[in-house]
Amino acid sequence: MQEFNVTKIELNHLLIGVNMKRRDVFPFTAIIGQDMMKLALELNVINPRLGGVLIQGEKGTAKSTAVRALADLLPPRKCIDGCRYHDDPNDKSNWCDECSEKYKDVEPPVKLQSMKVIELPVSATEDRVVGTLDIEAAIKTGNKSFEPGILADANRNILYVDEINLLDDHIVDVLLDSAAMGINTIEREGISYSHPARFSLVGTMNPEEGDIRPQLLDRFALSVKVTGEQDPEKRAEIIKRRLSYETDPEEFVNQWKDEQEKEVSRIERAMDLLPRISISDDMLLIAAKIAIILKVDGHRADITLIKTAETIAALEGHLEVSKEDIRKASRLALPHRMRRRPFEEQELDWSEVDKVIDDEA
Ligand SMILES: Nc1ncnc2c1ncn2[C@@H]1O[C@H](COP(=O)(O)OP(=O)(O)OP(=O)(O)O)[C@@H](O)[C@H]1O
Repeated sequence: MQEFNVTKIELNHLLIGVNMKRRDVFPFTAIIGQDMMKLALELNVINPRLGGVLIQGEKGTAKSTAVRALADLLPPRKCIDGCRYHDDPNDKSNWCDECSEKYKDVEPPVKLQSMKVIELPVSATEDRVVGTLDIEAAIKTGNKSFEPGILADANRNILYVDEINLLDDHIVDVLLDSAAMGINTIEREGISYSHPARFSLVGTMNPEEGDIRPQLLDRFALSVKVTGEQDPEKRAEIIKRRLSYETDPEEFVNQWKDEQEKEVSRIERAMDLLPRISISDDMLLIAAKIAIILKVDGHRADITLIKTAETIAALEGHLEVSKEDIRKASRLALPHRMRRRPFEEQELDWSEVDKVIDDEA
């Protein structure tokens, strides 16, 4: 990136400016506390294959503020120029049909584009989500004419659903299918069209407003519960920062520029480090034992626990996963994976988990 001779934040703003006009958003680093929520969001940026995060909590606890603020920390990445799904030039096996055809014998043109937070409104129609096929054009010309939807925008980005527990069942099904396959397939009157749709799903919800479907809950790699700050000093600081932001957003964002830049660098360093993180067999055994004592369903929990611990190690800047990484990862990857009886609000007994972590050699 050095050759551009601009800071990462400036570059991000430059790139965002090209793609869409954005108002100044409340800076991620100005959010007080809520460390687990912020960590879970950053882990999904560092490791887009982690599998998303569900943030649950009472009203007004900075859930949506944090997700929207994440947009300013998202690093630029290489995309095929002109591709509607921002295909990765280095990941040929996941290219869309158009790029696979167009660039089968020539190198694709490459551009840098910032990752984005794509919002899926809870009221979105299925057509808006999956896109639309022009059946008439297909019949007349034999060519498939496809108008991309939200899932096209979401490819290689973060897909954010506020009030995800209120999403219509058929939209939930569409999301589950795409999340499982990494592909969005549209079928209308015997004509079908597919495009890549790999995204990190971020959902926020207030459990007082209704439950989330268990199949959807299970799709999230991580889950976090947030509650309002109880320390009066911190609460007062939240008011102060919000008022200061509302008085002059541009000035407030400017004041937090250095902090934001540091965070972007931390994320980028972690992304560089992630492929080099190693994990010992002892740590794998700890993960397996935790899964057994917690009686989780299947093996997804242990695998996610390890992926999360690896990503935490990268963020912490060490090359080998430690017990502390596993401990922190367990708080994010396990709470929503306990086997529950209906109507049972079960709290995890962390002492059991910690015993497994600490007893291991
Ligand atoms: N920890 C915090 N640090 C900074 N600002 C905060 C914090 N908690 C809440 N706020 C402020 O409180 C307001 C409400 O936050 P936000 O809109 O993100 O709530 P929410 O959790 O998404 O809930 P809702 O679903 O009601 O919108 C925002 O103005 C936000 O800036």
